[in-house]
Amino acid sequence: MFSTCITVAGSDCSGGAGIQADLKVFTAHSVYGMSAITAITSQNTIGVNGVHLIPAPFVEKQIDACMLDVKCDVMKTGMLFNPAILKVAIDMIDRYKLKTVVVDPLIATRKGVLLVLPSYLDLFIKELIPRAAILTPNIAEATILLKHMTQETIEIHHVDDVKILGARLVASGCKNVIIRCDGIPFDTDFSVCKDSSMPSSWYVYVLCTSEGQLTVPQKWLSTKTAKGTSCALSSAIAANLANHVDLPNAVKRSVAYTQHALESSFHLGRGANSLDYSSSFSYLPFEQGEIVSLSVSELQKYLVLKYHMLVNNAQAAGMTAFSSSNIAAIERSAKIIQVIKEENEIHLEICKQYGLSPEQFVDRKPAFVNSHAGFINDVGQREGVLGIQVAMLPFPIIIQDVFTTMDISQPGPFNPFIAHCKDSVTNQHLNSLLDNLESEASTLIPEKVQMLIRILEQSLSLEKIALDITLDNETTVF
Ligand SMILES: Nc1ncnc2c1ncn2[C@@H]1O[C@H](COP(=O)(O)OP(=O)(O)OP(=O)(O)O)[C@@H](O)[C@H]1O
Ligand SMILES: Cc1ncc(CO)c(N)n1
Repeated sequence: MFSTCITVAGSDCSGGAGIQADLKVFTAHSVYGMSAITAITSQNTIGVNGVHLIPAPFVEKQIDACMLDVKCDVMKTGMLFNPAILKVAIDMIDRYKLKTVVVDPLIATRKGVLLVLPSYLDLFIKELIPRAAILTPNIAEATILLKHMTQETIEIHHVDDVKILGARLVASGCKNVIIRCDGIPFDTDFSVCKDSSMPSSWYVYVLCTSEGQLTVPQKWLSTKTAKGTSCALSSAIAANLANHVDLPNAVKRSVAYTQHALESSFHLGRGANSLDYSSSFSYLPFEQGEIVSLSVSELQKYLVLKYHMLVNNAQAAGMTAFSSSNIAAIERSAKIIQVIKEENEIHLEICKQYGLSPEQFVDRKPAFVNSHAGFINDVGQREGVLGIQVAMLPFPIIIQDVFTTMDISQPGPFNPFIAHCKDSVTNQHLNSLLDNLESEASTLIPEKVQMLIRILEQSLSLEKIALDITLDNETTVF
């Protein structure tokens, strides 16, 4: 059930960067974190004052120990220090057939001072880059890499120059790159800011893939200089990919996480700020403010998906009844099944109004429905009927929040659907779920509440996927 990541990086005893930061980021994303330490450093918020390298064979031994025991979804690499350790990381990717590797280059400082030997850079470019799903350089590192690969230098005057730099890296063999424009504030027209004290300037990330470039601007936080933002970004991308988020969304969420961690960073030591790595606990697993408009055929597709999701919920509730040891618990499952049955009758009625007869879809499940069934059954087995109720919450909440305020006095193709959403049975459905949760809430221990929140988050993400499938022209349900 749990996603897993391994970080191959250096240790920062003061907890601000390196292995310690990576593990905090994994945990903040509910990902089980493992590590292979490449070097022990002595550092704090002021600076680094000692490095003790781990011999390459012992780095290999750590990775072997993890991989031979626990499955690993994603590897993230940080400071690899020398060619011998870099070679181990490359060999391990091949030995364990790791498909998703996130590489934070850590080859140069922000000012462009090279931190590694030229032979390291050669091996890095020839062997690690082709194995990386995504590279997360700052602008100095991206510039050095391009220069080493193609002899080209691109001066940065505008964000379009960063896009060209990224596109050239992709054309030279990087699958995907996200460039962090450290130390370069951009103006509102995305030219480089002449005056960095301007209050409205932007900190910019540019994602470059074979399909194009995406600028992700963030508010410039001039007063916040913190250590570990590169570790935060790359580990968050690794964790999101481990959690099956697609690459563009993994990047957008990780940028939001890093920005939030920096905004709420605090002054623990005497030097740089310390990031608030726990900041993911208070951000939503999707972007806010998205507006979705459906056509009638898309609504039909959505109704079919929702029908099967309702059936899945009822089946999962039946499974919890089967594994309950007392009549009261079985009765709770039965009540949920009854609520779903009533909801389903109305749902089929709506389907009919949109020209869908049950014969067309009850025996034909879109592939997504099986993933949803796996999720809801797993929730039922682990967290019982309470877990299922939490997983069922997003849909009626969306319905109540979005549709109940809509005006249906004028004729329109969506009126039957909106009327259904405004229907008292739908509201009863939500209220009975909320009442049940409310009555059990006081008996729950904090760990259980945490688990239920995670289920709610996963269920919200699945609702979003159902909507994405609905809007995707390539997938059909019939
Ligand atoms: N929104 C932002 N506004 C202004 N500065 C930012 C913003 N986001 C990140 N930064 C700054 O960019 C710098 C990142 O620099 P750099 O690439 O050297 O990484 P780092 O934070 O030192 O990470 P690490 O210590 O993990 O290498 C940090 O000082 C950070 O405060
Ligand atoms: C061990 C380690 N890795 C990465 C960085 C970059 O922040 C650091 N300071 N220390």
